[in-house]
Amino acid sequence: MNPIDIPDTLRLVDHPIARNTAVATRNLPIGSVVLTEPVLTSVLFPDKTGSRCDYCHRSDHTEPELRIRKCTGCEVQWYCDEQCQKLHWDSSHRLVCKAYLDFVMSRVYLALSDDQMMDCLVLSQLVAEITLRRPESATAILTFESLLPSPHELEAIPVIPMRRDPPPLSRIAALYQRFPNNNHVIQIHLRPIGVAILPLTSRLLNHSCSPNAVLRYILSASQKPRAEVVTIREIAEGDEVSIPYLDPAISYPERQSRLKDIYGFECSCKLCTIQLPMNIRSIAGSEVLGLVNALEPALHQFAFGEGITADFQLPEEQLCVRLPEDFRLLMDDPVLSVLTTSFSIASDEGPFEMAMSTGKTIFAIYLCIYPPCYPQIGFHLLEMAKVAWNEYTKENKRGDVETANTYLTIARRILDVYGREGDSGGPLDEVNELLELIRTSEEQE
Ligand SMILES: C[S@@+](CC[C@H](N)C(=O)[O-])C[C@H]1O[C@@H](n2cnc3c(N)ncnc32)[C@H](O)[C@@H]1O
Repeated sequence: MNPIDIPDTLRLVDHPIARNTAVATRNLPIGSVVLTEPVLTSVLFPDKTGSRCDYCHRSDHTEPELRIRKCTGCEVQWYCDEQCQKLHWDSSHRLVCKAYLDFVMSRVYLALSDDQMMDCLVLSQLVAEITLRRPESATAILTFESLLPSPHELEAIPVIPMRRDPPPLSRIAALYQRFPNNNHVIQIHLRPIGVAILPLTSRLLNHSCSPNAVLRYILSASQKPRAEVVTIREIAEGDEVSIPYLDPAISYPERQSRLKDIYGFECSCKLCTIQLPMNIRSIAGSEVLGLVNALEPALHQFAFGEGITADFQLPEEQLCVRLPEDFRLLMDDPVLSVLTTSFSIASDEGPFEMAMSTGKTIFAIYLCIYPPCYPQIGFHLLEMAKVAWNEYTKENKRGDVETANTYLTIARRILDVYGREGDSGGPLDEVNELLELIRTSEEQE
């Protein structure tokens, strides 16, 4: 019996290294949802405790009407209402509630690394789900068990003592062996909030640093978080659908080393093929701003031609494909992190001109690395628009509101493809609200 419930947009074909790969069964327009899947199991990172619901993961920051309350049994888990508490209780929590608090205070748990602690809570919840054998999870559990194991043997970690006999230790170890190369970090509005097990997504989708699809998470009342795979380019029938397992903006050597170490393969995607012969050399963080200053005007000319206007045409593919040799150093590791730190400081403290020119250079580098509708580009343009709008509210200069409008219009084109994600108040909503604010302020003038 084939336990995998493959959506009709995809079919599995053999792959010489990756076992299988999923290809499109028909032409998929940009912005299509090719797969949707509720998490089998998900656990919030510790810093989200008490501000997000442990079942649906909605937040009291974005939805202030939520009253997140502690489970009076374990005093560790938090819920936004009785319905979420009941659903979590029925799906897994009733097996671990009693022992939860003692376990997370125990020496054996506290001796684990932060990553192992997370793994231990995710594994405990998964084992509880499996022990309860609820019919709605049966296919997802079978699919999870069919996933490729990590290329490295993992040391065993403990699980929370259960009220009913859990599976034998050898089975628990085999489940855990699938964690590193299959589990996903849940990102809401680009911020990591927890770890999810998505068996179908993991079974179907391989990695590419030049992906044609990305994951987004939708959080809704009384439901497990749901992942959706959205296309960010048009995909032709028969083409592989791939997602990024890690950020394509990480430098080539670092990406390769993480992919090898965690997933056990060498990536030969389009971006890696372009970057391989570039021989990106490591430059010191202190050299970055000097280098950027020297290259900035030519880089802006290369990426934006005559300039950035609201009808700016996004390139058809990432500009790396035709990157002049001079700019290769800008693909190096410390460059983006130095620039994003400098952008964020200048955005908060000024000077405004520095924030905008650094932001523009980050935009140019993103266009070199990311596929044109990659959400990260849209999120960045929204941040630039907010800086320009803040400057306008202080200085009342016409140019600033036009700049804000330009970046928002391009951001909207990109984020419309990615769509709404998370709970409420995400970047696409922010873009639309700010555009509306600009429109009304212009009408009033
Ligand atoms: C989440 S699974 C992907 C689904 C997998 N192809 C399967 O048949 O179950 C991750 C594993 O797939 C393989 N894989 C994913 N992307 C790959 C790629 N671009 N090249 C080679 N192997 C890849 C690696 O073995 C990796 O550990």
